[in-house]
Amino acid sequence: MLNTGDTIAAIATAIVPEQGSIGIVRLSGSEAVAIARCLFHSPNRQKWQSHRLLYGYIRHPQSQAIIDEALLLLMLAPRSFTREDVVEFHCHGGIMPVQQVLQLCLENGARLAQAGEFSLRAFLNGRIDLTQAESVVDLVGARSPQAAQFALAGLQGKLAQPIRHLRATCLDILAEIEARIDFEEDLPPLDHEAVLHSIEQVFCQVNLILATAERGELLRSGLKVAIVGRPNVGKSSLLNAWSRSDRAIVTDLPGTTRDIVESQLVVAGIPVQVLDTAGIRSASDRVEQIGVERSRQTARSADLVLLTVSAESGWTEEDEEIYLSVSDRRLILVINKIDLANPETVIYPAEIKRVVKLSAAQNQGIEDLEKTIINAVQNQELQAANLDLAINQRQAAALTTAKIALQQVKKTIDQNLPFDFWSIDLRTAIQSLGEITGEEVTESVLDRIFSRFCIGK
Ligand SMILES: Nc1nc2c(c(=O)[nH]1)N(C=O)[C@@H](CNc1ccc(C(=O)N[C@@H](CCC(=O)O)C(=O)O)cc1)CN2
Ligand SMILES: Nc1nc2c(ncn2[C@@H]2O[C@H](COP(=O)(O)OP(=O)(O)OP(=O)(O)O)[C@@H](O)[C@H]2O)c(=O)[nH]1
Ligand SMILES: [K+]
Ligand SMILES: [Mg+2]
Repeated sequence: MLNTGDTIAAIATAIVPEQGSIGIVRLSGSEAVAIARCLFHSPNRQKWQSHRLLYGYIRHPQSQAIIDEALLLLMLAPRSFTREDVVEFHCHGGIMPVQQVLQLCLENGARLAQAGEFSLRAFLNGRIDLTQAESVVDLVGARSPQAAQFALAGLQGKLAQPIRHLRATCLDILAEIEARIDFEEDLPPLDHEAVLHSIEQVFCQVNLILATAERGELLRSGLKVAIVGRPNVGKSSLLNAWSRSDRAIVTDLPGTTRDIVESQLVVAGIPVQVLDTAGIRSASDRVEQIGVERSRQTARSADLVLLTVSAESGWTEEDEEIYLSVSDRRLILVINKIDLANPETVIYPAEIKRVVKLSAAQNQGIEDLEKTIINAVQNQELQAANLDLAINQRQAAALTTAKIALQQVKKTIDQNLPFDFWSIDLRTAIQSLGEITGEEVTESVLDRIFSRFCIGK
């Protein structure tokens, strides 16, 4: 484990080519104030009070050369993000000021922070739990307002609260059972029905929360949607209409698109990567052949395939062939060019349940397409439950372990097995729920979680 006695330092703001106008260097630990005092000088002798901004200069301690004109924010323990003494230097943006200030901090007693080390300290010092720490990563990485909203909910403890509550319920039940194991004769008999009922309730709650994993995955990783079909059905026109751009070349020549054309959209809060592909046909042209192979690969790796056909030409043999090659995928049939012909005359395989009729050229039916996509990827049960949570894979794995253990407890109660059996599985459930919030967690799990952070977080 990292040495938590050190005072750590890092650049806390992004260093990007465009350069923000302010850059922050952050210190946390018992030496933070001493280091800051040796580097920072305020000309009008302001008091070093907690939660105040001081104005001044950062100087090299030996040469007294001015490194930057800056503001200094002091947050004394325990009223800080890490619950340690925290000092922030608010410098000019760009790489030079922050890099030089960081260097001075390192030369004067601080150690460079590891990725996530500020947040790790906030966790170890009890300011946030593991779900809140993970929400920080989600918030920083959010690619849609909805994703940010769910992350913020997590940061405010919306997941931690119910998980802690469920774990406490399990602990209460465990205490009842263990008391019977140790002093059965001295206690009134255990009400099996009541215990079973409580376990049942915890089990249902666990399942509900578990159902939000899919949404979490969608919000974090987004959705990869491939537009595939034979040449000239209007795939590139669809990409352009949908993304309100002329990203892809459209002509009346079959075989116009040769390579994958990508566009990033947000649909109902879900980041969507839309991929226009080369029209699939047996091509003689080498370049087109490679393009067609890429189309097939893209269809295989997408979360959702928009199989596009034309109302004008109807369902052709080529359409059938392409359909058979993607029929194992999650699929929506898009009947395009409804401005040219009645889409009802298109006869397609009856097992295709999701169909959208539109005209890419006339910008008609795009909203319908988005609604159908959301319905295809979102869990209906979850929408009904109205839970504003979006758990991640680690949390889902722990909840699944808890769910299986609770199922086992129900079974052992039903079968009237001895109390020892009940308590074994109940302990497993308690352990897994504790891993989610970090009440029970190993060092290697902590390493895995916090290494996903960026440096300075
Ligand atoms: N300049 C700056 N902006 C920032 C942060 C920061 O560290 N520095 N944050 C970093 O994430 C976020 C704000 N989150 C924060 C969360 C808690 C505390 C904090 O000091 N909490 C103490 C004291 C609260 C109080 O005074 O009432 C605590 O909870 O004990 C500070 C920032 C986003 N903006
Ligand atoms: N009337 C009408 N024409 C359309 C529509 N969508 C596309 N087109 C026309 O159909 C032709 C082919 O459109 P593209 O978008 O290039 O078709 P594609 O499927 O990308 O073709 P390839 O890249 O060659 O596979 C163009 O002339 C478009 O203007 C539509 O909804 N209605
Ligand atoms: K074309
Ligand atoms: Mg095209």
